[in-house]
Amino acid sequence: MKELVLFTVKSCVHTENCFVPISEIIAVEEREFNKKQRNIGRWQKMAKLHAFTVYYVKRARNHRWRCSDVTFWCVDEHLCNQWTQALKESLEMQKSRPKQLLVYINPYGGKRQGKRIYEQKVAPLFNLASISTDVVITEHANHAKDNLFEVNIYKYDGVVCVGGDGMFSEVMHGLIGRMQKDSGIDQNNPKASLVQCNIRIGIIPAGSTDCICYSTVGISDPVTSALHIIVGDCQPLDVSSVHHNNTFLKYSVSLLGYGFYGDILKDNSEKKRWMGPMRYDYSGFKTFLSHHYYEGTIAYQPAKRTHGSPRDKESCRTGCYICKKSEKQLAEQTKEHGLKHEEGEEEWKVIKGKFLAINAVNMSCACPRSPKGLSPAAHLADGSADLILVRKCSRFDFLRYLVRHTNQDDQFDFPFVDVYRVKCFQFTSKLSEDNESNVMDIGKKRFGQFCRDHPACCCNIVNSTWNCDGETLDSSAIEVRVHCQLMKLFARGIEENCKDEAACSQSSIEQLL
Ligand SMILES: CCCCCCCCCCCCC/C=C/[C@@H](O)[C@H](COP(=O)(O)O)NC(=O)CCCCC
Ligand SMILES: Nc1ncnc2c1ncn2[C@@H]1O[C@H](COP(=O)(O)OP(=O)(O)O)[C@@H](O)[C@H]1O
Ligand SMILES: [Ca+2]
Repeated sequence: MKELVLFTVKSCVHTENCFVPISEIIAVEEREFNKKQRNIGRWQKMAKLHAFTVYYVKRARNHRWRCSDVTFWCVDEHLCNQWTQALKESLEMQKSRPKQLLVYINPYGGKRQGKRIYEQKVAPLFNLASISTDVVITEHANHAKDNLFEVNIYKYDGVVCVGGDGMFSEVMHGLIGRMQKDSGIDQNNPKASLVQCNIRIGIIPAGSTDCICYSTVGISDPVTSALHIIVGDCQPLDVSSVHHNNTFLKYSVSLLGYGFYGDILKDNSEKKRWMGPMRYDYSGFKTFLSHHYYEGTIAYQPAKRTHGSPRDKESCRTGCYICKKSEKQLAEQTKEHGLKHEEGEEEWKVIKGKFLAINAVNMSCACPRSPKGLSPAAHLADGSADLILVRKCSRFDFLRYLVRHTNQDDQFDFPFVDVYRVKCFQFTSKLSEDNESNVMDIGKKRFGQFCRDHPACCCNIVNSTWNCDGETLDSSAIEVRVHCQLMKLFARGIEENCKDEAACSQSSIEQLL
């Protein structure tokens, strides 16, 4: 226990060596204890002391947050009560903090640790912060999504999912779907302006990739995520809608990948789930060796209104000004047009080719496997996606491209890689183009798995599959549109790195004074 001199500066409590903004206090608890003092070899009971403990967020290395505490004591009961009261009132005034949460736990995600992680690491923190919870342990896929259409979601300040990107995707589909249903919006209309979902989602990472958590917080760590939920952080997020022939397929927030990442997922049947997160490495290696490429056509509209480019050296960070500008534009647009869809005048660009991978990402897709992600400069909330086209190249070149996801070299600096910042795109595979124009006969479609003209060329006549945040799509021909800031997370984006604790405290002091 630390003995501390206490005084307030604006809205912060000053301890011996750091400032704690009220917004980062987790809880304040009264304490009572008798202080004993050693006196000539004997323990002597002294006056009754009054104390209170402040639990607060402490920043550790690599964007980790931890719950730390400091206890203040004094002999004056009245003074002590005054302090506790004042701090509790200040916490009450933090209106963005959740009081009631709906929690879904996938017990089978990742290493099957979801339930344990929640009970041991998260629930005690929610209790400490006086957050009440309704907890649902899912019993089957789509349990959470279906449940969100039935429960009274409006009584909750947020929904928490304990699991991976697939589990997050389920909860997101439930919430966005519910909002559209309640507002009478038809999700099958690819041009519909969707209603924003203001009920925030919190992600407690317990999955295999946990890219959404990592890209929005900077680390996949359950305690850090729980603390971001407790302090009531809010991070808007772009969401892409995916349609085929005026039929809604799915929403995507992280990776929408055809070719390499689609094939990894296709190989990754539920039968391999026993391997846990390793199943992706195994399938990744197999898919890399198979080196299939796919022919198709991409048409896209560049994102002209967003500032920034996928080749920027700066990444999206807490308080990102590019995302803030998009937020302002979105507000102005909504004021002018209401929910009416504003048809863009930008021209469509068309690219035909043979691709090893087509990746569309709404965020960097940073994850422990690739700490800078698939598109390091992508923005969480700018209303655009980065479309990455990896054309046919040698296995060695593709390996060089993949390796650059793990080091500081630029993965877009290859003649066979192109990247565009887009607001919508369409993809049609050569196979479906041929089918539509009746060029291909039925027998070839069913049995001609590989290119008959060039058996050794790895050209794959069958389609790949789209990997949509870890789920497969039923169609290869898709129409994708980015919806700027359609939903919100309990996060704040990745904070600028604090080299050490002293520097973190110093920057807090500078901000507050
Ligand atoms: C020679 C070493 C090369 C290593 C290259 C690694 C590049 C990794 C980039 C990963 C991007 C991940 C994008 C996120 C995808 C997730 O939505 C999806 C589902 O996650 P979850 O529900 O948690 O299982 N994960 C994947 O599709 C796995 C991709 C893994 C590829 C190795
Ligand atoms: N109780 C359950 N049993 C089986 N599948 C489930 C259950 N709960 C959720 N799921 C599904 O499991 C899929 C993967 O979950 P996720 O938590 O993302 O783990 P991982 O990251 O290991 O893939 C999700 O698409 C989700 O729909
Ligand atoms: Ca974006």
